[in-house]
Amino acid sequence: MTYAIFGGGVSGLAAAFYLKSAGVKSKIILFESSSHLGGWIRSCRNENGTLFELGPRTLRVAGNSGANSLHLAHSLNLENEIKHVTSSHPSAKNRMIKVGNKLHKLPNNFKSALTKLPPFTKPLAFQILGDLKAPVVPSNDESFFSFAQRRFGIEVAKYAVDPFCRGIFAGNAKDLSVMALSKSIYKAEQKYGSVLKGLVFGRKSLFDSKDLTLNCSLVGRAKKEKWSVWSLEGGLSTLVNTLKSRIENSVEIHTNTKVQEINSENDKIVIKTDDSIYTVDKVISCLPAFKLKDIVRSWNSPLFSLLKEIPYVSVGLVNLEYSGNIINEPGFGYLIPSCESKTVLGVIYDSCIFPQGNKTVLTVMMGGYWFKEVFGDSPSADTLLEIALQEIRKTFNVNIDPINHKVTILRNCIPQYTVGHHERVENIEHLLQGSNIYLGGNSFYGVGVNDAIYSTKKVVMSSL
Ligand SMILES: C=Cc1c2[nH]c(c1C)Cc1[nH]c(c(CCC(=O)O)c1C)Cc1[nH]c(c(C)c1CCC(=O)O)Cc1[nH]c(c(C)c1C=C)C2
Repeated sequence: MTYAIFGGGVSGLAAAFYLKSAGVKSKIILFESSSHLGGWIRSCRNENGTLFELGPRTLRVAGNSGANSLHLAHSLNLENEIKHVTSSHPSAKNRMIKVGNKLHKLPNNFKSALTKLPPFTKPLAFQILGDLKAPVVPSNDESFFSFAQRRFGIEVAKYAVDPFCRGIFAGNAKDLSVMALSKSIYKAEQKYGSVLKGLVFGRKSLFDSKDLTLNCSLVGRAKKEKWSVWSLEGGLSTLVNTLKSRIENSVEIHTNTKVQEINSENDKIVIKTDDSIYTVDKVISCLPAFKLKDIVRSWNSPLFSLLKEIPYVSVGLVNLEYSGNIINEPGFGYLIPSCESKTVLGVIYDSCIFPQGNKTVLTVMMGGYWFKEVFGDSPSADTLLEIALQEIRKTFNVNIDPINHKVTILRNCIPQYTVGHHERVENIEHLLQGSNIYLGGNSFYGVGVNDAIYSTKKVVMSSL
């Protein structure tokens, strides 16, 4: 028996690790088209020794997928490398939005939800109570923006849901599916006629039950100490490097090897790469949908068409290091609603989350859904840097330049779960039934690192 894994990002590496941990004795071959393992996770130190994350930087603790990543860190003996933030820390409590060049804290507790906080013209709790009166519109799916506008009013849609979608998907709330983003919110309306009633009366039926297989000392500690997010010494690259070191002796890893196409032949799957042909029994693909589609095109054209319908957006990312502190109000960072600026999505206060001496480390995130519209196809690094610097000068009212910076364009980095995503994924699953091809990664069941790892683990288990 031979397994092939497509993609050497965190999901592909985790797939190999989970196969090995499950005691699979089969040969495992992992194909990665670039020279780099770890996908979007890339941590680097600049010449001052300051850590810049060029992709994801923190992992949340909440939910089964959060517990699963901690469980993985525990299995990899990474406990001593963990750095964490508790829920009482300013970076866990303070999330801001920028409207009219002013930063506004989003309500984060009952009291602040009852207070009128700009840019909202009424206390958020009152706007949310509108949900109790809003009529149910039976629907298969709709955009998160129109759902929020219908149930909570335009301000919640504009100043909460729109930036929320930019802060997770770098996407447009008017395109993203409420059902894919929050199935429990969607189901609450359909079942209880109101999101609030659903959250009060339907907790058990609306939310996934706790995965008890994930209990371990680290998960217990994180719960007890009320961790909010965590990372590792050396950044999240430590996670992928450790995964790599745990599998490299028992998994054949082919970097710089692009899978061109697959075909089925007598219950086997034939894989064609640039220069070789491999015959395997099972494939776990952790590739983004837009890459997988080209591989399956001649094998299964309906699958090609469905995968093609999952769009991707690119993000311009600028890491900045300033000497001293330039932040007045510590927090996680701020998001900018799309009605204020299409160009800059938001700014992460990295050094508030994990301090790095007497420095301010920030990440400015730009483009996303609007990338092409505002930057064209290939903006220069100087253009992105200048926009990021202007953003910081204006927001923090400073006139100093950073002592270090790094500009990266993450091309097609985040899949967009647009309206109809759920049905699309069901149709994809249907087409793959009995094929011995399993889908992991972040194109289908959650875009974050936690979801990508947890959903990959579940498909690995179902493939055994
Ligand atoms: C400004 C753009 C972005 C910021 N982070 C991301 C983008 C595109 C990417 C991202 N952020 C989150 C996820 C999901 C991770 C997971 O669920 O494991 C992804 C892919 C988490 C997240 N970030 C924000 C929210 C509300 C969430 C949802 C989960 C949670 O509540 O923690 C807010 C947020 N993101 C960014 C900023 C500056 C910001 C808030 C101030 C940056």
